[in-house]
Amino acid sequence: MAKYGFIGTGNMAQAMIKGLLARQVAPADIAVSSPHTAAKLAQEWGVKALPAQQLIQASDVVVLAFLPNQLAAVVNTLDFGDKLVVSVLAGITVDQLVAATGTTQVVRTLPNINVAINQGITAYAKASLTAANDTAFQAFSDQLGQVVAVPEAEFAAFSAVAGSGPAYVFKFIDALAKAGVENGLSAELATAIATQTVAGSAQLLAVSGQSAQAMQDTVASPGGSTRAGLDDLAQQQFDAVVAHAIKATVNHKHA
Ligand SMILES: NC(=O)C1=CN([C@@H]2O[C@H](COP(=O)(O)OP(=O)(O)OC[C@H]3O[C@@H](n4cnc5c(N)ncnc54)[C@H](O)[C@@H]3O)[C@@H](O)[C@H]2O)C=CC1
Ligand SMILES: O=C(O)[C@@H]1CCC=N1
Repeated sequence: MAKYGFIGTGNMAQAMIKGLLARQVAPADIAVSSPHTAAKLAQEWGVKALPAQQLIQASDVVVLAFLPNQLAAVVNTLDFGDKLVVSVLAGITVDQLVAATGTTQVVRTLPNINVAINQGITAYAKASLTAANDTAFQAFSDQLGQVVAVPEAEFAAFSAVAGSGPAYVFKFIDALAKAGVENGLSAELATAIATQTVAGSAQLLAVSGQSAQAMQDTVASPGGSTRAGLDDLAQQQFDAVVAHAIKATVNHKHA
């Protein structure tokens, strides 16, 4: 069984660790390193808390999961040897990773929070990996959901749609639920039905073989209430509002 090490133990690292544990990776095969939460995670999840250099020695795959602007400060004194280094740092290129870590055995990835339930979608771009590290990366990333090779020039757009996307979906669910409450539903019921409606709709769309646009017409009965709502969304420039937010996300400079 491969051994995984996480440097940085925030939301993304914890989501990835949950995904690995759900795929029956043993807690003892996962090591974590961070200034504040590593010991707590070790206590609660049974993973091992180690200083970063010891973590590298103990791991086959080392995941960099701290904030992008911490890269130089965190890896400065570390020797990665020929270990596979997987970065989730948004906006940090393969060249920057190679320069900072001193190894070519790096993969730039951009996962999303849904890796926690093995339903993520992760983009990757890599330097030239050894065959063993290539296999190790595939085995690691396949456990977390779908994995797609993406040109580095497209990472910012991928990050906005897939990486930030769950936040925007949660925002939509929240707005849908609040609107339900305004129209007489209890908060609990409104949240439950908004959540299940989005989950079911995404699953139905994925298996339907139809476009998201065409699927709208399967809901909107001729002359019915859904058409009235869709027309109102169009009048309120819903697509333009979403496009504007995605542009703000893409244009954000990380480090
Ligand atoms: N949260 C998300 O959905 C996604 C996050 N990412 C990337 O994941 C990375 C982490 O982001 P989040 O988990 O959201 O942030 P976070 O704020 O939850 O976690 C950041 C973590 O950095 C760690 N850290 C701080 N100083 C450190 C040090 N000196 N040594 C080691 N670790 C240190 C801490 O464990 C802290 O919890 C970022 O680079 C971000 O771009 C990428 C895709 C999606
Ligand atoms: O908010 C961020 O910067 C990261 C990148 C994509 C999702 N979270």
